[in-house]
Amino acid sequence: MGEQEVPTGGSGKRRLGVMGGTFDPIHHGHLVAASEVAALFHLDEVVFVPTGEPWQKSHKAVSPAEDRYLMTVIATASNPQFSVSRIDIDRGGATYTIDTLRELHSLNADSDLFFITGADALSQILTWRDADEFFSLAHFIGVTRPGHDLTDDGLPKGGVSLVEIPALAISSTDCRARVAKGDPVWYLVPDGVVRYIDKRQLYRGE
Ligand SMILES: Nc1ncnc2c1ncn2[C@@H]1O[C@H](COP(=O)(O)OP(=O)(O)OP(=O)(O)O)[C@@H](O)[C@H]1O
Ligand SMILES: O=C(O)c1ccc[n+]([C@@H]2O[C@H](COP(=O)([O-])O)[C@@H](O)[C@H]2O)c1
Repeated sequence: MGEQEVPTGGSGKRRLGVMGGTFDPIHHGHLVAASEVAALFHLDEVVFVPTGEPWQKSHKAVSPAEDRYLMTVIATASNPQFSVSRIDIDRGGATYTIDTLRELHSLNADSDLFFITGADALSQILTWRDADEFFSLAHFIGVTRPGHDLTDDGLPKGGVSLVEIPALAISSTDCRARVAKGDPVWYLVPDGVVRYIDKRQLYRGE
């Protein structure tokens, strides 16, 4: 990874991070990514945006949006810089990041947007709907993720920053599989999320 220039703003606007994800369940990899980027990019807030229907995961069973939303609220509640938005859930239908960015842009005219993605998601964004419009709406920040190469190949120069963060080899897929086998997910996800998974009996039959 080459040296990246960190955009420092200068527009005088608020700096709003956007962390989109299916969050099924949210885990400490997501939270560390948001926290590191918030510190490095001097963000005022990071809004977590759980997907409504993640169309690229339509071949997989995804938990109800309300469960994913509530786990995201539980996981972020203690951090005053973190918030959760329902926009992708309430819009209905397949979730496209172009809609998320357009809506956040119009709701936050006083803010510059910074969209946070892991290396795996960043490598896929050219397959996302209307990706060529993304970079006029937000600056993209790709973060390292164990097992994935972090690259901005094919993406517009100046539109993306690449950031190294502490490596947490945690995935939602692995958390779901652990719960299904009866293995613990303590310390992979926040304590309240462990309790919520148990209370709602999520992932048991997978
Ligand atoms: N451990 C991690 N380190 C860095 N980034 C991560 C990590 N886990 C997820 N992300 C990033 O967080 C965003 C949302 O990810 P998502 O909710 O799909 O979690 P996931 O763990 O990849 O889920 P699944 O295993 O179900 O595909 C994506 O941009 C993804 O790249
Ligand atoms: O816009 C798209 O076409 C698109 C396709 C796949 C994923 N995304 C977004 O990428 C983010 C991470 O998605 P996921 O499926 O890895 O949890 C989340 O905000 C999704 O809405 C967006």
